[in-house]
Amino acid sequence: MRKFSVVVTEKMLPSISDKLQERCHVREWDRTDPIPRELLLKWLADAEGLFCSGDVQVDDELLSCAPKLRVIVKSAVGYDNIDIEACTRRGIPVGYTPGVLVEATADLTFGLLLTVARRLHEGWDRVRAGKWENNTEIPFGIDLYGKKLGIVGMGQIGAAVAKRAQASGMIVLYTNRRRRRDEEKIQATYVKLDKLLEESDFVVVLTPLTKETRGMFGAEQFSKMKRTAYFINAAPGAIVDTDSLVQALKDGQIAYAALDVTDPEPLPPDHPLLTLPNVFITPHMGSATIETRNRMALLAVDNLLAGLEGKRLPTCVNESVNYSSETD
Ligand SMILES: NC(=O)C1=CN([C@@H]2O[C@H](COP(=O)(O)OP(=O)(O)OC[C@H]3O[C@@H](n4cnc5c(N)ncnc54)[C@H](OP(=O)(O)O)[C@@H]3O)[C@@H](O)[C@H]2O)C=CC1
Ligand SMILES: O=CC(=O)O
Repeated sequence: MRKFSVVVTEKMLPSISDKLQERCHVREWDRTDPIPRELLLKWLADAEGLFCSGDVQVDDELLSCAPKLRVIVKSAVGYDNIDIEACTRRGIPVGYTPGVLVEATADLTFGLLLTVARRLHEGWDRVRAGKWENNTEIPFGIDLYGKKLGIVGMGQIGAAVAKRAQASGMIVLYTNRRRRRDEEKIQATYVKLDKLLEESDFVVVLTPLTKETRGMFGAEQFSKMKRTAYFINAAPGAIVDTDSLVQALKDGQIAYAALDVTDPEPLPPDHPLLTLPNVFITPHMGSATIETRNRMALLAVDNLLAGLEGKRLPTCVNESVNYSSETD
């Protein structure tokens, strides 16, 4: 059987490496820094498949350097680094990995909320510094029970976060572009963004990064939030205007922020966010569990092999070009 030629721009997990190598000649960028653009374009000259990471901009220029490309996949649910219209114009299906990362990302997102609400990280800092002899000095957090959680972007992960919050006795508000039909199931109340900002004790962002959501959280939005509010972001960093967030945290416009994503990413060591006492940051690890990352990688490979074999991708962003050469 002929082997396909593919480019992988991130270090492959052992769980997919053998499966891919069995069917493909793989050119793998296995370093932690992003693949240099020039090298990637060179590698793509004869590539039939691309397994790309979030740091690769898939645009017209890249596609025009890859005349044999038949499928692009990403092991993630967000695909804002890929120009989907340009791929669709060329008939290239783009595979992604929705669903399989929902519970892990919801755990991390709710974990961020719980960490800052109860100031777990500050407690750990004190323990490490040997400062736990005086019980009145420990950082007091706030109760979750009875508090309002506003979810901006009530999709699959949003709904899974809502469930966790409700188990802790929180009241859940949400906003989307469209009101969900299954509100009874998710037990959450739809409100407009402004009302959500004004009423919520915790605001969690879980929208995709689109033209509409880029910079959606700026000075105006933070000024509408309660001064006691906690802001939690697990969605792409560029949804938040970072300078405005820094200012809001400095001015006490909001109480605290917990972020799994930032703009830029990674944050340079001298970034102002890292100097603030009321912020807690994790390095984009929402889906980073052993089981979930393996499921994502395997689904990405299934998408890749399906595209290379001229079959329908199991999970495709641009369905209009997702067809099987055998039956469609
Ligand atoms: N931190 C991490 O490691 C991870 C982060 N994520 C991020 O989580 C996010 C959500 O993923 P997932 O739940 O699977 O995606 P879904 O597509 O299921 O949910 C996204 C939700 O956002 C809503 N939405 C879209 N545009 C807007 C808008 N302009 N205003 C308000 N709501 C909007 C959608 O509803 P409607 O269309 O009705 O507006 C939808 O309900 C993604 O951005 C993804 O990148 C995912 C995995 C890991
Ligand atoms: O940010 C992660 C993703 O899957 O999207």
